[in-house]
Amino acid sequence: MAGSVLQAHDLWGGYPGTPVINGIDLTITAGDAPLGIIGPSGVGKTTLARLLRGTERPTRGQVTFNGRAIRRMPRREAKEFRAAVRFQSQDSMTVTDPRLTVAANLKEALKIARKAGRTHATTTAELLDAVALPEQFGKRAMITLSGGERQRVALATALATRPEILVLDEPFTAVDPQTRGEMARRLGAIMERLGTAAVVISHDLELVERMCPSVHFLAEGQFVASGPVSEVLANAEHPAVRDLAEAAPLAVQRFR
Ligand SMILES: Nc1ncnc2c1ncn2[C@@H]1O[C@H](COP(=O)(O)OP(=O)(O)OP(=O)(O)O)[C@@H](O)[C@H]1O
Repeated sequence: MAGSVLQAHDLWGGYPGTPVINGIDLTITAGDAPLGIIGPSGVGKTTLARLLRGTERPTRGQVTFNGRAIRRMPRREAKEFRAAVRFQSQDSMTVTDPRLTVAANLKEALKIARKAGRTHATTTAELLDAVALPEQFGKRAMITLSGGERQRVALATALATRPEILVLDEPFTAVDPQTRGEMARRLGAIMERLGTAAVVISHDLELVERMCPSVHFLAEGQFVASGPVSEVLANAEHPAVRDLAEAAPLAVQRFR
């Protein structure tokens, strides 16, 4: 598998009368360690994910996949882009068939990946383990799952399709904090083994800190601080970083 590259070049975007992203440069290469994007609520994290996915049109600059602008791609390359870069948000329920069992869905996703030449050395049991679910959980029908369980299975299904880059936008909102921590550890391990690069977009500092050796802090439409979470919070120079550090004093103590 060639190492795909997703890049934002001087990216600007937003909504009529609401500029949100004001000049961001970013490079994510398959095999990279997970990268976190953090920042307060409403700062533009989801907008950035939509721009990277191509569902939102930039007002300036562009996003490229392997050097080609994603919004002007021929159909075949657009298909390659969608297979190589998966986007998972809190309400995306990526399953192949909601009437099937969890295991049947995962097997179907593994089959799709194999057919597309994305060979996989993973089993449904390993995929369930990556999201902290036991193997017997595979027997459950999709329609019987809770919101949090569905989020976890959707993530396992996304992993089964073997993307090179996985963009996770607040993917664990319905999962309890303890399970979230366990998932962060296990997901980190399987993504490293599969060579899947991840962008983890969240305001959950603890989750991001567990998964990502390095983060960008988004404020006023730009990355105003970058580095490990502990360093970003400890050297809070930008007022938005200071505000977040003050709003979460326990988190800051933990990271110091
Ligand atoms: N479709 C839209 N039309 C107009 N404004 C929007 C639209 N979607 C988002 N916004 C505004 O753009 C800004 C950024 O929103 P966005 O959802 O990207 O922030 P966020 O950092 O992901 O927030 P959160 O952490 O709360 O999910 C907010 O002020 C939001 O109200």
